[in-house]
Amino acid sequence: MVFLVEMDVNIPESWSEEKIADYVTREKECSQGWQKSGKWVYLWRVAGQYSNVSVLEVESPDELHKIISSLPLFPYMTINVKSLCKHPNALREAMI
Ligand SMILES: O=C(O)C[C@H]1C=CC(=O)O1
Repeated sequence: MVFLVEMDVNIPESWSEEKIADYVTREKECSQGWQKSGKWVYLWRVAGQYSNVSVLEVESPDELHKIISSLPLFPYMTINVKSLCKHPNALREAMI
């Protein structure tokens, strides 16, 4: 199953620089682990925003939730998920 996931990050204004750096470091370790597993296929920054657009290929919605909720910043993100399927007019096969 392929999902498009949009994540908008909302860091609380009260956080210190040290706390932000700690979360950002752990977020990188976590998401790169999932990317290395092959399940997190694409990770793009939305230009001009503290947001990303990602494509994940997973076995189930439960697995998608497990991956997304493992991110340290999960409680501080607004997340939008869309389930994708093949477009009948697509000229190219999905590259995943
Ligand atoms: O910076 C972000 O977009 C938040 C987050 C989601 C994955 C990741 O590596 O960082």
